[in-house]
Amino acid sequence: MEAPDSFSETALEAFGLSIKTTEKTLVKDVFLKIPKGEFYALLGRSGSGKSTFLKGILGLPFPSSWKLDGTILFFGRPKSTFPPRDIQPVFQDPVLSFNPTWTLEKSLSEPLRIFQEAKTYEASVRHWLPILGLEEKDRDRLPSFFSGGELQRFALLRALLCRPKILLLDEATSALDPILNSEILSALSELRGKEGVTILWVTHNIKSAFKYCSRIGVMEKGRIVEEGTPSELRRRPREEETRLFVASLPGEGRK
Ligand SMILES: Nc1ncnc2c1ncn2[C@@H]1O[C@H](COP(=O)(O)OP(=O)(O)OP(=O)(O)O)[C@@H](O)[C@H]1O
Repeated sequence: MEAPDSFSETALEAFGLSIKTTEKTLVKDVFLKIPKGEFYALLGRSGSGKSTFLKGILGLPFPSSWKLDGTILFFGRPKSTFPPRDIQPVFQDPVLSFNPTWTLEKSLSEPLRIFQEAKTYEASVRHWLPILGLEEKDRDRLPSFFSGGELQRFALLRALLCRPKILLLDEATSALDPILNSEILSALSELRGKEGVTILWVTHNIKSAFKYCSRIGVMEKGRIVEEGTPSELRRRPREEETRLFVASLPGEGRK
C-alpha cells in the first residue's frame, strides 16, 4: 500500500536528534518527519541505532553521562503536553511491560480506568481480541501463562485500547507466527487508513515493511540514510544498504 497523495498534518518530527555515550555516537543528527496517518517502517541492521532512536523519541531515560541533542515534536508540540494515552509504545519484550501478579484483565483495564473510558472498554476488547488471535478466557490469566508471542499481542491490545494518536512499535510483532503477523499488520494498516493513526514500526521484517507500510526509512550507523515509499525504494534504491534490503525481498534478485 502506498502513501495517500497528501497528508495534511505532521504527527511526529525529529529535528537533529543525536544521542551520544561517552565513547560513541549512537544516533547522528536525525531529521524525520512523519505525517499523520502514515505507517512508517524503520529498517536497519542490528546495532544501527533504531531502538535507541525510538527511546530518544519517547524521552525514555538514558544514563546521565549520555548526551542528547535535538527536538522531538508530536503534532507540533512536546510530548509532555499530550495525555499519555495518545502516544503508546509497544516493545519487543512484553514480559517486562506486564505486572506478573496481575491478571491480563487488570493490566488491560487499568489504563482505561485511569483514562475514564470504562464505557467503551468492553466493546473495544471484544473488537480487538479476535483480530489479535486472542481468546476471551485468556483475560483472567496471569502473564506467566502465556508465550512471548501471545504476550506481545496483549501488549499491542493494551496500547490499541487506549485509542492512541501515535503507536510506536519496537519489534512488537517479532515473536508472532507469519500468518498472525500478516493479519495484525493488515489490521494496523487499516487502522491508519480508516482512523488516521500514525504508526512508527522498528522492524527487521523487511518483507512485511514493503507490503504493509506507506513509507520506509533505512537507518545505518545511527543515521537515516534513505527514505521512500516501498515502490520508490524498490525501483530506485540509492544507498547500498537499501539495495541489500530490497534484494532480500522475494522475487528480487541482487542487481
Ligand atoms: N546502554 C548502552 N550502553 C552502550 N551502548 C549501547 C547501549 N544500548 C545500546 N548501545 C549501543 O547502541 C548501538 C545501537 O543499538 P540499538 O539497540 O539502538 O540498535 P538496533 O538497531 O535497535 O539493534 P537491533 O536491531 O539489534 O535491536 C549498538 O552499537 C549498541 O551496542
